Amino acid sequence: MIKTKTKAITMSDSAFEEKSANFLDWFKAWPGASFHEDIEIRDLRNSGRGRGIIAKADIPEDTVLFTIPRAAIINTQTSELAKTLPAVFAPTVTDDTDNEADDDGGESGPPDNWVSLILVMIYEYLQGENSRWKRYFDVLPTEFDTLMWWSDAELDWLQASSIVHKIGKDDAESMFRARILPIVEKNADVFYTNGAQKLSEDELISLAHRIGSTIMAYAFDLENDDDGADQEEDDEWVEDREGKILMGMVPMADILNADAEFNAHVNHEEDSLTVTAIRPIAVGQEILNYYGPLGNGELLRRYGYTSVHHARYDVVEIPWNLVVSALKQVLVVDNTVWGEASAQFEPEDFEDAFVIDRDLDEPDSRGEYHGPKALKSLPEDLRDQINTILKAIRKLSPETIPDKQRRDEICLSAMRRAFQLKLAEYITSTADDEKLLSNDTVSGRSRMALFVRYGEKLILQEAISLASEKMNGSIASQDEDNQPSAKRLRTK
Ligand SMILES: C[S@@+](CC[C@H](N)C(=O)[O-])C[C@H]1O[C@@H](n2cnc3c(N)ncnc32)[C@H](O)[C@@H]1O
Repeated sequence: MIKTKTKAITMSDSAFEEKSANFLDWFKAWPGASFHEDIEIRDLRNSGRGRGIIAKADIPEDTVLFTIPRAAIINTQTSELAKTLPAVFAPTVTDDTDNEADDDGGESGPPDNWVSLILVMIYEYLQGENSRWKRYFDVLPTEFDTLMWWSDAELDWLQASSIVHKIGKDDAESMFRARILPIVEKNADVFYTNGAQKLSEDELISLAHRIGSTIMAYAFDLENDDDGADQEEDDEWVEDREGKILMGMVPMADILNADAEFNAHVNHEEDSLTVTAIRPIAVGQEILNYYGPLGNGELLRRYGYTSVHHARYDVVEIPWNLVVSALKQVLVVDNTVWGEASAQFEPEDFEDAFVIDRDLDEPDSRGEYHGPKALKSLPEDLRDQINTILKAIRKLSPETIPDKQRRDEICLSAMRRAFQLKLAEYITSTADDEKLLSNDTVSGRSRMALFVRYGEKLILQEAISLASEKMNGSIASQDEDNQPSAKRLRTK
């Protein structure tokens, strides 16, 4: 069982309960809001889950657990900020649509969804008691376990995991400096009202990081009820006509914790979002949402936790340069031939990295998944790229790769070698990690990192075994090819 408790519990139980109670009262007061009497917000800090929502009685399937009126959501449509500074938020056709932070720190154009929501959240936060969402801000976190907040020593526990290179803290900071700070500075009279103390640049950057992390772990993409085919031009819940989706903070829906086996679903309707039970929920069970088929590395990066159920979606990334090293080890070829073959391609002809995952089905409509956690195939795109270079080598040196059979063998052997090289980059073995996980000596962030790297090693081992099986199969079928056929035997 994976222990996920990490943060020291700094707020007293009574203060924590009081904030939850105030938040619930505030939520219920929104016109159109509902909260089922058989559920409650519970303090789950002892199991490292912050707040969560628990069933107080058995709940039948399809029960509406709570309703969030769209007016209670925080985004550019509901906050006064966009109305006060319309020029800042004016959309253009070149607006980004991916809901990911700009990582180039570019200054031009209107803010994308991500930047807009950070601005709105900074504005509402600085309004303090004057914000309609003050009771909501009171239950938002101020500390995070997402990778952005880990020290180098803590990140070292992830060993060779590629997730370490996807944290993007510096990119986020460049984006804050380019796109957030200038707007807040230029409109200080709007952001700092009612005697609010002006923040220094450093304070504003750290607030932007905090809010950015909150958005990453809490915000929702707000779909429209409509299927998008004939949306009205003036439909204010869809920001443009090309299916772009607005991001927003959805009070109460984001009190739900989540897992890869879950029991509730958030439905996006015209005037509200409703959360319903997608299967019967027994008294005492936690109501759980779903964040998608994410591996534990990505779950840790974005949400700051790991889960046994998410391990089936674990992934490993194999850099192409590692595959090239592996190819050079398995292919006995002169350096000149290698150099001439490589020179036929531009760097952009090749992918930089390849993902190994189990490609398993997502959970069904009841939030349950099925089938074993097993790797069924090796990455096709990796095989194609290796074959591209092998074909170039064959043209220059046919004796090295006499036929397709030999090329397949070399390809499999290079893949297997690359997986072995990747596995060797982790400084502990799978067995070491298994031992560490089976006792309680490692806890908190280190334990979550240990679980991520262990999951990646398991995939690599599965990939190595699969490549070996295929190599044996390929050798066996080659042997068959070399055997005289049954017909020939008979006629001899
Ligand atoms: C949308 S919030 C859910 C509410 C949150 N527990 C709170 O107290 O505000 C998402 C955050 O909750 C925590 N969380 C969600 N699901 C979890 C789980 N299955 N195990 C541990 N923590 C979880 C993570 O810290 C995540 O970043």
